Amino acid sequence: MSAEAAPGVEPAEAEPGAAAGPGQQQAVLLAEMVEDAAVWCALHGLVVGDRADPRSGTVPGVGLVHAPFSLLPSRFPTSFWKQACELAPIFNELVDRVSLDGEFLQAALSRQVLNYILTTYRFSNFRTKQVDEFTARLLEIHEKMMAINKKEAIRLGLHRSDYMLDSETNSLLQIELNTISSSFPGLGSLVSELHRTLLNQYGKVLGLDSKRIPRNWAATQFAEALGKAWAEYNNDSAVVLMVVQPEERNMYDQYWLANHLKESYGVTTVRKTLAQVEAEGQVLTDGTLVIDGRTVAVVYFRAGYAPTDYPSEAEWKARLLMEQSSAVKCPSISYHLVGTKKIQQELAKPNVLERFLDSKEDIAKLRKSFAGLWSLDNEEIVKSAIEKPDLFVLKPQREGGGNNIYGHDVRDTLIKLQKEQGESLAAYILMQRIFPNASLTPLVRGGDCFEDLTISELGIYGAYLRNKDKVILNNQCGYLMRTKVSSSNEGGVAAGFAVLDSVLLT
Ligand SMILES: Nc1ncnc2c1ncn2[C@@H]1O[C@H](COP(=O)(O)OP(=O)(O)O)[C@@H](O)[C@H]1O
Ligand SMILES: N[C@H](CCC(=O)N[C@@H](CS)C(=O)NCCC(=O)O)C(=O)O
Ligand SMILES: [Mg+2]
Repeated sequence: MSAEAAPGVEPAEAEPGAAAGPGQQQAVLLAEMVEDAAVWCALHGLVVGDRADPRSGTVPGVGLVHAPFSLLPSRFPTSFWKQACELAPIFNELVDRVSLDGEFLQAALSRQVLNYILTTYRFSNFRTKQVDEFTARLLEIHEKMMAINKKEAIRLGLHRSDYMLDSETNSLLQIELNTISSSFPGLGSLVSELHRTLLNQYGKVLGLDSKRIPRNWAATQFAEALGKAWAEYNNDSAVVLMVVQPEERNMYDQYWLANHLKESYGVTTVRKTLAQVEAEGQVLTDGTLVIDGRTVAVVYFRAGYAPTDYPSEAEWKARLLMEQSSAVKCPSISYHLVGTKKIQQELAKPNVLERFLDSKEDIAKLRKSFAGLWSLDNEEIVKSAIEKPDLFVLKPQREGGGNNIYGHDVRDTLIKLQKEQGESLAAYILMQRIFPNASLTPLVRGGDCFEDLTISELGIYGAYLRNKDKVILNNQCGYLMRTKVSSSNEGGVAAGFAVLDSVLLT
């Protein structure tokens, strides 16, 4: 499929009377598909706020544009698809087990806090202080909960485990496990439907079978988990509190969950920023979280995962207030910490998974998906990363995209960190760089289609709900395929490099 004639540019006029050449036929077909797809997005809510409109992140229904998407699904081998889906319930269980080991979390992450203290007083290097301070603040809340022996009887995890197919080793390798604000369950599900619709209409001429696109129930299954957690709280007048950022152009992905909650479970969702929770929320003596006079059964975080979410002490007070309450947190502070990259790296160490899981078979399946992960204490690895920086990714303890270090910057940063006598080394992890195969993909952004070399990242959603000893839900729930131009290290849909995609099983 060539993209010579992007929509809006009519294909060159054929000679009068001459049959349209194959190139023109393809261009006409492409323009038709792009138009049908863009209309489908508008009619089905596959939309995001348009950064061109200043109100698109605050006023619902204003300044919409179709979410960026690939015109056709990306091919993915069925064997690796099955492997990724099979891992979801095992990772769900692992998160819950690790979250209960407060000492493990404190020990693994406190190196970081210790370094923050050492670095701050010894080198007053504010950047290091900031890098460490965020994780240190989360750890402080976790420590306070341990001190009062806070137990979360009802535990809800809505995770997404991201993978890439490594062409060097022909294996499916985990990029990261997101345990907070796993975005795009709403829009990701819709892209699968968009592609099925397109292939139902154009599949014959393209030779592609729509039935090869797995059904994607991420939105309905995440809503089901939220609805069941609300039911476990057992207060019919209670609401779900969705903690959101003051400006949110991905609000429709979030509203899809609120919409399913209302339509399928009759549950009301209230959207508040951390600052609003601090100003309007309160915890009663019996632990009930109340906001706007409504009891909160479940707090669902779609903010609070990055330092920029905490511009003042008010936001930290809000986080602590909610953690202290009896509301179900998704995620709890413990679940949040389990999803940090430092813990990802710790869990990859020999014999660590054995502390948390019983089944040797499950442990082997998880381990098979681990890329190389090291702390910067490993001098041998640091040395090889300095020699061959392109084979590594250097990661700070950050979520939300745009924070990783690649290529020569890996070398420069490691040398700089070494010069600082290794104090802030604990704030980073080193990871084996994964090299997926690139393919030519038609991408549609702002109504225009352009073809580019891309690589893809498959996210598998998992939902876990437990009340004391009873596991109520432990499912793989749908998926997110993100496809980005292969020249972009980071990707990220919100960041504007990746588009939403789906999977065509081969
Ligand atoms: N080991 C890796 N090899 C290749 N690309 C990677 C690797 N780790 C991360 N990336 C790229 O960087 C992006 C962000 O990294 P990630 O660990 O997911 O951080 P974040 O929590 O910010 O999303 C990923 O979506 C992927 O495109
Ligand atoms: N705007 C917030 C975004 C929340 C967010 O960034 N979540 C991280 C995991 S922490 C994530 O899932 N990143 C993949 C999406 C991408 O590629 O852009 C929201 O939608 O609630
Ligand atoms: Mg990520």
